[in-house]
Amino acid sequence: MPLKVVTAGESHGPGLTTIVEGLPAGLELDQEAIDGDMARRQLGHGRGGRMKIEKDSAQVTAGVRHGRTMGGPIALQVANRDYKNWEERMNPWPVEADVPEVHLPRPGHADLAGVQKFGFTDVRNVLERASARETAARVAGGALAKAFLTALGVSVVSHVTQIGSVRAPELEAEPALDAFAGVDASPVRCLDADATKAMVGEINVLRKRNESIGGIFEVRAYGLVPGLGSHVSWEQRLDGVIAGALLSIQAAKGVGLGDGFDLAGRPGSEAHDEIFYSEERGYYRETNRSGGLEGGMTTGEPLVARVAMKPIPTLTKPLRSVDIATKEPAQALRERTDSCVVPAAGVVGEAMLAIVLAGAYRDKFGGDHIDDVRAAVEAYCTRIGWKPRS
Ligand SMILES: Cc1cc2nc3c(=O)[nH]c(=O)nc-3n(C[C@H](O)[C@H](O)[C@H](O)COP(=O)(O)O)c2cc1C
Ligand SMILES: C=C(O[C@@H]1CC(C(=O)O)=C[C@@H](OP(=O)(O)O)[C@H]1O)C(=O)O
Repeated sequence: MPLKVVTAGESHGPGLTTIVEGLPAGLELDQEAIDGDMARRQLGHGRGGRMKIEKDSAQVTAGVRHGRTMGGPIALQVANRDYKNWEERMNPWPVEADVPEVHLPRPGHADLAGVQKFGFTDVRNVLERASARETAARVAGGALAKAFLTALGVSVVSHVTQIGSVRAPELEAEPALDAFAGVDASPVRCLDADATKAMVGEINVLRKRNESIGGIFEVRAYGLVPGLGSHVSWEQRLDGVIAGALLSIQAAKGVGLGDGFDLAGRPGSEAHDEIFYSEERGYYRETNRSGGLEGGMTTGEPLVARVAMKPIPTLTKPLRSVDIATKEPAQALRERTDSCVVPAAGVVGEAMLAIVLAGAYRDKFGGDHIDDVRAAVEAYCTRIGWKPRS
């Protein structure tokens, strides 16, 4: 059974809930590791006032006993500290106060299509759920997927490669996992010190101009076995599943796997990864242009995905819009907002990739207890002569 992660909750409602279904029993979980990811998602230069209010923690309320999973659905709860400021506007039950409706849809947000689709007169009924506050719940679920992957020797990391017009230098041919150790110490989660400075400067300059800023993050997974996913049918192709999961992140607009869009302009001899074999290493590649995916399956090389994020839609100098009550021209809703969220989105990208990869391991190896899964992975590695890599 694949891993299922469902989230519920509105941005300014009482809180968020995540249900994770499909993890094996016996998996050790760690509150610090879960909350470590929750805190990492709140990082990054360019975030707005909301991050000063929230201090996210995901509390387990079902499916775990004495630090280990029991094989049933796991429930996690994340409180919205800001709810105390929104109790009248966001109360699940009717209130006496007259709560004004929002009528000014923001270009680039879910506002207009959402009210049209559901027949609402109040944009708030859309924006509350469309808000990327929901990514806190994804990261909570992703932390459990990461715990499962860690038990199988798989690590998922991310870093920022571009903010606005500033690009970090290309990474060396294939960086080792420990190259990412210090990335969270950078205010923009970038590996390069000079690029970091320039990125922070870019955010400051654009923010002063009432602009918002996009960029690119890269997410990587190390220690995968070859053969996750499948070439046999379209919905099992892991490249498609990964791209879909990453594109589902709010404001994500493009995904490149491996060398991605650059491959389109190269001759074939410079686009693929030649195959080698030695007794010591088994099959291996000297390049990783494919980003660890061929034919919809993992190759066992590091999995590399890049995600392009558009600039945030809410602008401090709003774009033109229409009042949906009067149909008169108006300025879009102007409210508290982030100006750049690429560093935070990288952590969400880790969660989404971890959820997909954990599901792929569940699909391929089954098992009721984590020891069953480990044994199945080991048996498979023995059959194909694969030596685990990090
Ligand atoms: C971590 C994170 C924080 C975000 N913060 C804001 C914000 O403060 N204001 C805003 O207008 N959009 C913000 N966004 C982007 C919107 O949620 C997103 O553009 C919107 O849901 C529309 O989705 P789409 O851009 O994928 O079409 C944020 C996105 C992420 C990933
Ligand atoms: C709350 C989070 O992100 C929010 C995502 C978001 C949006 O429109 O997507 C709008 C902002 O919310 P607010 O209107 O309360 O300032 C962000 O802060 C978060 O990441 O935890």
